[in-house]
Amino acid sequence: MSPLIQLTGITKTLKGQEEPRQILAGVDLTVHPGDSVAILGRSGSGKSTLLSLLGLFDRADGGQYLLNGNDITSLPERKAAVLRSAEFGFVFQRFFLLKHLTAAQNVAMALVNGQGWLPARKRKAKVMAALEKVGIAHLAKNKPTRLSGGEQQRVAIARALVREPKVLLADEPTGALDTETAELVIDVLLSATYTGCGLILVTHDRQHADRMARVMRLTDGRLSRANERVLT
Ligand SMILES: Nc1ncnc2c1ncn2[C@@H]1O[C@H](COP(=O)(O)OP(=O)(O)OP(=O)(O)O)[C@@H](O)[C@H]1O
Repeated sequence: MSPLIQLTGITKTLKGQEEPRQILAGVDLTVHPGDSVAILGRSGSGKSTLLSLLGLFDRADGGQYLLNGNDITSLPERKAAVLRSAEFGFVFQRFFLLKHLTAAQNVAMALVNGQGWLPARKRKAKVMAALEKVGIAHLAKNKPTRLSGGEQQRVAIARALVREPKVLLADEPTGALDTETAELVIDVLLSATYTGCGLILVTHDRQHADRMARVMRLTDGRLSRANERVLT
């Protein structure tokens, strides 16, 4: 069976106002269905750049990107957009919920955008199943202002999961949460892997990273296995 994701020798140079800078200098990464991978790295090391290449928001300059064995390295934007909404779920540090909509309506938005209009009953069932998955079905009718930070992030995760993505990309999803709530959010993200979703988590938190099946570190534009944590 082909891996879900296979990156080989991915390079990326960003041209800012200063000299062009090579951010990724030959990244290799393989992710299988149900896999969970943490990506650590100092600030500015290129973690978000890598995540945006994985999510097809941007393209590599070199190397190869296979998704389910298909070469998508240089996919044109229109096809990339289709793939992005069909195969990927995204979770960010900020929740990006629409304030005037309820939790359920926020989750339903992902279905409307991605798949056109599903029949109302089917849509509702999918939304409620996603909210149940993240443990907040009882808050379906609440608007974000009546939800805690952790609950809002769980709505955002339900929104990412409702289209049943094959890959979940999470960029510092616990960055705005207290320790206990953050643990809960990590639980919810990991539970998506039990049904075969691949999870890639960018984090600064070593404890959260250690809960993933694999911990990688991005250094000098390359990914390598992170050293074992030194317990003090
Ligand atoms: N559009 C851009 N043009 C030029 N340089 C950029 C651009 N976007 C990001 N950079 C630079 O590329 C480097 C990598 O940025 P990136 O956001 O991927 O790092 P990061 O590891 O996610 O950092 P952090 O942990 O602080 O979020 C940084 O030095 C950043 O300033």
